[in-house]
Amino acid sequence: MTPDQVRGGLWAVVPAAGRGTRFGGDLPKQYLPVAGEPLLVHTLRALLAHPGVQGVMVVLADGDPHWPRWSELAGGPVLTCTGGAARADSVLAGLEALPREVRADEFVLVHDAARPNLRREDLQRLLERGRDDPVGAILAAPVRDTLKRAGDDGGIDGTEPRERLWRALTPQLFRRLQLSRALRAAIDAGVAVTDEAMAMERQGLRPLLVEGAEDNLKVTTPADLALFEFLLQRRGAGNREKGMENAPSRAGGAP
Ligand SMILES: Nc1ccn([C@@H]2O[C@H](COP(=O)(O)OP(=O)(O)OP(=O)(O)O)[C@@H](O)[C@H]2O)c(=O)n1
Ligand SMILES: C[C@](O)(CO)[C@H](O)COP(=O)(O)O
Repeated sequence: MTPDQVRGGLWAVVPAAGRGTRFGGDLPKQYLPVAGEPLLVHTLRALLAHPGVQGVMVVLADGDPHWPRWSELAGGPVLTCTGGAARADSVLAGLEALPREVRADEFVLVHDAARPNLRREDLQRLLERGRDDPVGAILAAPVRDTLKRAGDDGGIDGTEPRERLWRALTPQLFRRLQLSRALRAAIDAGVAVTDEAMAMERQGLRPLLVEGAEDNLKVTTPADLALFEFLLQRRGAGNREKGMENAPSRAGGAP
């Protein structure tokens, strides 16, 4: 078994049912083209390029007309289901739609469709360390900037202590049934959880933080999309320098 192979493939749930309102425009941001292919395809390839990922459940918006055109490009086994009004609803729908053979106690990855620049070594590190944790784990990056709290007038109300503050990224890795129950509990309590770890924390659990690359960015605004385009071009140039001109221009490769 090569170092990169993790025993037993895991399934990933990819929430891709958002509208991209902060990005603007008519096309949901997960379908915006970068190097000729939608953001979502780059994200799926980054996941499926790792031998430890067995398949992906893509959670689509109800009536999504865009997916059928791209479904063959993902690079591995992909199923789809319909999401809900909030990200947590979509993730829960994806967990519940996974194939029956995915056992209740099996680990499942959850990764934003809007995070196309996942590095293979980060996913490997999450799988290795997260699967040894009794609760699960998330990729995250330590806060390195000074954090200010803004007043209504745009002035600074104060500085937040940044010691031990981390930015949650994705993928996040949890056991299928435990995460489903935690998400259901948060939804039923009317609590808007913004990531899977928050739902688990509400259950009194402490998921492990696994440091990931700062460039595992979430495409939220046009500036983020421009940054991903730059990163992709830089990776392509790097591959050409290494004489890997024919290497698949897959996201998720080494930088
Ligand atoms: N009801 C929702 C809302 C979001 N998402 C997904 O969750 C990920 C992270 O959400 P975000 O970046 O906020 O995407 P949007 O909700 O589309 O963005 P916005 O908040 O600007 O509308 C995205 O891949 C998005 O498609 C989802 O599957 N279902
Ligand atoms: C899950 C997440 O990417 C972790 O940082 C983030 O919470 C998603 O937030 P969004 O507002 O749904 O993009």
